[in-house]
Amino acid sequence: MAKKRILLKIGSNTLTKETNHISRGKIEDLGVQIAALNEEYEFIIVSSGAIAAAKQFVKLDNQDKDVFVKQALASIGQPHLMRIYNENFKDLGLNTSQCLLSYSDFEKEQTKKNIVNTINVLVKNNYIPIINENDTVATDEIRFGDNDKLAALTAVLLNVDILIIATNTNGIYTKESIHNENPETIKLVSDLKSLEKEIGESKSSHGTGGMQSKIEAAAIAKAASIETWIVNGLNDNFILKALKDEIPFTKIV
Ligand SMILES: Nc1ncnc2c1ncn2[C@@H]1O[C@H](COP(=O)(O)OP(=O)(O)O)[C@@H](O)[C@H]1O
Ligand SMILES: N[C@@H](CCC(=O)OP(=O)(O)O)C(=O)O
Repeated sequence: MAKKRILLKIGSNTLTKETNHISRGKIEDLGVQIAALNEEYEFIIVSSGAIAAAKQFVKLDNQDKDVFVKQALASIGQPHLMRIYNENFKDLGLNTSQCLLSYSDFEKEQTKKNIVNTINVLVKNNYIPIINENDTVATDEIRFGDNDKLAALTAVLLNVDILIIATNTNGIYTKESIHNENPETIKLVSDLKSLEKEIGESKSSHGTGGMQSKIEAAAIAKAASIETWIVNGLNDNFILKALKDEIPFTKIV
């Protein structure tokens, strides 16, 4: 039977477990789950974390709020990020590869074909593509996006079965439940307009796009009949548990 495809988007917040360091434990947690699901699912990862990785090792002589400083940090941190993935995944028998993409790559037929061809060869040969924005040439995601839109565009291009966006909440909560300080997850939804009404302005410590960018990503996926799952990536085994419906998360169909 053909394997199902999962596109997993993981942000800096989850990867650092809300600290200032990339968490080897979280990367190992991802690897353990991918290895456990290897017979049934193939994985493509969209991972942020390049800037967070750089900040672990260097301090540049500039204000890091400037976009071009963030770009430089991403350039320094990306190879470290990949090294950490590599080291942890190798021990679990998983191979990794790096793909750097930007929105404009999704606008031209030839570059789209190139992406699909490359990634299909990688996946077929049991290499897990780890995608990030090419931050030297593009600034969309470091400015606004959380890599959520890049993940959705990639999910559609690669015709995945499920887009999983890992974040730091148990999916999307109702506005009222947040207000009452007793967050309640909206478990299943297909009307994105009604969902938008539940979204607040707040963002996590490393976050840029908030829940809004995840809903926009879900809209892109939905238009291609791909389900989006918004899952709490801070939990150990969050993919396995979501697949078994053992944790609360939001499924957008
Ligand atoms: N209705 C909602 N339910 C859950 N979280 C929400 C909601 N509205 C806004 N948020 C905020 O969105 C944040 C997640 O987005 P973001 O900070 O960009 O995280 P990430 O780095 O995982 O992409 C949550 O931590 C929360 O502060
Ligand atoms: N591409 C950059 C940042 C992208 C971004 O802002 O994403 P996120 O960490 O999900 O809020 C990086 O890898 O650090």
